[in-house]
Amino acid sequence: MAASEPVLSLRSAVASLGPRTVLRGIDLSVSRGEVVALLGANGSGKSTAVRTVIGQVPLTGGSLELFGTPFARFRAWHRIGYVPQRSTAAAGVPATVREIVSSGRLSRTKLRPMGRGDRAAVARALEVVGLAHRAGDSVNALSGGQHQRVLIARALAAEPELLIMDEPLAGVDLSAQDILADTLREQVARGTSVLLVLHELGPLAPLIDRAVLLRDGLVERVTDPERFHDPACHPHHDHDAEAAAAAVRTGLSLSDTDPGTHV
Ligand SMILES: Nc1ncnc2c1ncn2[C@@H]1O[C@H](COP(=O)(O)OP(=O)(O)OP(=O)(O)O)[C@@H](O)[C@H]1O
Repeated sequence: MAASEPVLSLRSAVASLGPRTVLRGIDLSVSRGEVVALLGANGSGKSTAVRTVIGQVPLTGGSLELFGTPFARFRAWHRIGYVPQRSTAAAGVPATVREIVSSGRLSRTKLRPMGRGDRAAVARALEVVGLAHRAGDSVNALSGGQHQRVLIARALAAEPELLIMDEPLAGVDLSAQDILADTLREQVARGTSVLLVLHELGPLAPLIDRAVLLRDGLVERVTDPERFHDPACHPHHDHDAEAAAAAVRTGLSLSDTDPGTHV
């Protein structure tokens, strides 16, 4: 693919969950090295949008290309790391932190045993999320926020070129948020592209190149940066508007500043 080609391109994407049409024709793209935040109220379709990208929710209309390849022909899943919305998927599973993080290498090792490079990538990922000292512990012994950090480490262990994270900061305390912001900054400096579903921009604000706002399954054009103060964008917490304002101050470009290219 050409350097300028998006790593992710959803065009006129339509998707349903049960009887409900959740995405009603959205365009969303991420260029190489770009960090894009997907914002919007509860139920606006953010998680569904990222789940279409990783194939968990099928498109019923429109198209999806990953690294310039139509979704139906895309096989290079090792190029994509995904952190699901905070889940307890591994809870109850008798696995250690290291085992869960190592599973992030599966897309690279296939069925081969892990080599030195794989083990180093796992160790690095554990280190950056600050859980190296818990590597041998059962994931069931972790708090919710620590669990979230394990899922982030699992995605990082694959050394992906596109990192997709659905509310990665949910339940993660402020000092760990700062660690994750540093981690992400490092990944971006290495050329990793990032798509983040966020409610709070928080310490990630300076990293974000562009924000896309969803409302009722459609991308909303934002003509006024003050729009990010609208509680409808950030329904969870009072300080969301403040965080969004910080993002605008730190150079966040809105989705309609570059029409036709990115959004
Ligand atoms: N399994 C399902 N069956 C039917 N409808 C669903 C299902 N899961 C989600 N929905 C609906 O789809 C819509 C979009 O949900 P989605 O999780 O994508 O929103 P979101 O923007 O990520 O919300 P949140 O901020 O609360 O995480 C919501 O109205 C939700 O109720």
